[in-house]
This record gives sequence, structure tokens and C-alpha cells, in this order.
Amino acid sequence: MVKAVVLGASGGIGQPLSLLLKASPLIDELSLYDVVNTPGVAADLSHISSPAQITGYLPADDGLEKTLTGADIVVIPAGIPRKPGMTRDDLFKINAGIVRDLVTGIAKFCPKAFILIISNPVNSTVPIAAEILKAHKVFDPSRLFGVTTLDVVRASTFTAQITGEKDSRKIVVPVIGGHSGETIVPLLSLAKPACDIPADKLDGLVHRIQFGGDEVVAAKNGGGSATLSMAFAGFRFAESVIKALKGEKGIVEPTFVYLPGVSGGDEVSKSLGGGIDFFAVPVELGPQGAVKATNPIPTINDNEKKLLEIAIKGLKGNIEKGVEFARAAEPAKL
Ligand SMILES: NC(=O)C1=CN([C@@H]2O[C@H](COP(=O)(O)OP(=O)(O)OC[C@H]3O[C@@H](n4cnc5c(N)ncnc54)[C@H](O)[C@@H]3O)[C@@H](O)[C@H]2O)C=CC1
Ligand SMILES: O=C([O-])CC(=O)C(=O)O
Repeated sequence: MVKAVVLGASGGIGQPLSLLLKASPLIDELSLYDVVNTPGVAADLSHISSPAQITGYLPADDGLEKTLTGADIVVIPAGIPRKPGMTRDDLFKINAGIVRDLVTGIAKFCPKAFILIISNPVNSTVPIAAEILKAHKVFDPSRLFGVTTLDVVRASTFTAQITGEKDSRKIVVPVIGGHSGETIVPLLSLAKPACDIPADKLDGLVHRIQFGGDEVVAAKNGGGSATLSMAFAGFRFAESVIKALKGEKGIVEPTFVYLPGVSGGDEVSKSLGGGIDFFAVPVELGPQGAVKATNPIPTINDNEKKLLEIAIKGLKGNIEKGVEFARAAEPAKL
């Protein structure tokens, strides 16, 4: 039996993500939560002929507790998206509190669930979640993930457009670091199969992967940020976590994790020169969540080393901001 939960299920990401989860035969129960519209979204999805039994709750009448109780995996796309001219960090003011409160609910009602954080800024919301879970003495680093899959999906898509590969799924590019602009570090030198990117196209490709989110924000022109591609990516990562939970072996996905708590994380930390606790690297998944962080850093090329240096600087501040916010949270919220 697998119970999946979406917090923020009525939103631009939440609805298509819930659709994909409802359609998945891997899920037996799907529970949706949002501050608006969840009964309607749940009623609509309930007509789909698939195994998952579906419920939808609002905050009233202990809705969060009812949603989360018994959950095995909780995906969080709750929070406001960017408009043109905003950075992901500009979302911190509102989304930090939303993530703090929702993770407090997880700590109370389903402390063993896998937690997949989509809400931006991921570089800060994941450290917030970790601190809240620590304060409740239920933090298991192998079960907390920042979802960076959209960067990996973009890397495949945009690289394929240059190499001419028609099926972009066949190109796998590890993407490490964080999830915003220059903290995103695509490792094109480690693409599988090896890709020959013309020298005059390399910088442009790296930039497009790092700032792909901006393309969508600009095109939506005030109507939000990536939702459909994010639902695709979020579902892909959730599906990988569930498949690993069910015993499938050899599943590796880049994801933003707490390095000191994951096997292999210390080696990554050392390669980063220390002082960075959260970082996205390819992580092997198993029934207990993150089994092993792999460390591609010793094999990257000089150009990628430069990108990494810049990423580390930005990431440190984002992580500290999240940790400080969570530590200052009123005890009542904990
Ligand atoms: N990790 C990633 O790669 C990506 C992350 N995002 C982020 O995902 C988040 C959501 O984006 P969209 O779905 O486009 O936004 P949206 O505004 O369409 O949906 C957000 C939903 O969250 C709900 N919500 C707000 N406060 C809540 C609370 N306390 N409890 C439960 N639900 C709550 C809203 O009612 C709304 O339905 C944003 O922060 C965005 O920046 C977006 C794309 C990619
Ligand atoms: O750009 C944004 O704000 C949303 C996001 O994280 C992405 O599309 O990668």
C-alpha cells in the first residue's frame, strides 16, 4: 500500500501533478491538500479509472492531519510562483512560512514519510524543512529531497536540440548544485552518451539550463512560472522514489539533499571544500530513501570547476538564510 500526498494540490503544478499521480498504478491512495479548491480537484480526479482512492481536504476540520496521516510520500508544490523581474529568492518571504508550517504538520502526522520539496526557493526551503524536522527530533536525511529534476529534464531537452538527438530521454546529463540560476551546474562533460557540443554553443547551452525557468516566466508574462514541465519532472522524481521504496534497484536521480546525513555525502562535502551542507548530486534511491550520494566532482572539467565555484558562493547564503529563518521560528510553530 502506498499513500501519496500533494500539499498545494490546487495550484498550477499541484493539479497536473495530482493527475499524473492519480493515473499511476503505483499508488493506492492519493490525498490532496490546499487552502482552496481541493474538494473540487479531488472530485474531478476521482472519476479517473485507476487504482488510487482519492481524498481532498481544506485546512478546516483538521484537514492537514487527515491528509497527512498514513502518508508514505508527501510532495510539496505549495507557495507563490515568480513573476517577471523576480528571483526565486524574492519568494522566500511568503514561501518560507508556508513550508515551515506544512513540514511542521509532516513532523507531527507522518514523520516517516518521504518529503519532496518543490516550493521555491528550494535552496532555502529544504534547509528550513530540515531544521523543522530536527526541532521535532524526527529528521531522517535519507527521506528529505529538494526536487531538482526539472533542471535535469531541461538539460536533456536542450542538449538534444543541439546534438540533433530526436528522443531527448536518451541523453542524460547530471546536474548538481542548487536550484536557481548560477547555483545550477550542468555537467555536460559527463553526459551519457557522451555529447559533442560545439565550442561556440557550450556557454549558451549552460546558460539556458541555468536560466530555463526565466524563459517560462517571461513567456507567461505575469501568469506564473513552469507548471506543466514541473509536474512532469515532479512526477518523474516521485515515481522513482516510490519504485525504490517498492524494491526496484539501481535508481539514481540528482536531488538536493543534506550531505552530512547521506552515505557518500561527506566525500561530496570535501570536494566542495567544506561549509556546504545541502547540495544536489546524483543519489541512489532505495526502500529507505537516499542510499548513497555519488560524487562526480573529482571528474569534472576546468570549465565546470569554475561554474561550481560560483554556485557554491550563491548556495551558501541561500542555505544560511533558510536555517536562520527556521531557527528563529516561534516555538508555537514547532
Ligand atoms: N523546484 C522546481 O523546480 C520548481 C518550483 N516551482 C515552485 O513551485 C511553487 C508553486 O508553483 P505554482 O504551482 O505555479 O503556484 P500556484 O500559485 O499556481 O499554486 C500554489 C498553490 O499553493 C497553494 N497554497 C498556498 N499556501 C498554502 C498552504 N499554506 N497550504 C497549502 N497550499 C497552499 C495555493 O492555494 C495554490 O493552489 C512556487 O513556489 C514555484 O516557484 C515552480 C517550478 C519549478
Ligand atoms: O523559474 C521559476 O521560478 C520556477 C522554477 O523553479 C523553474 O522553472 O525552474
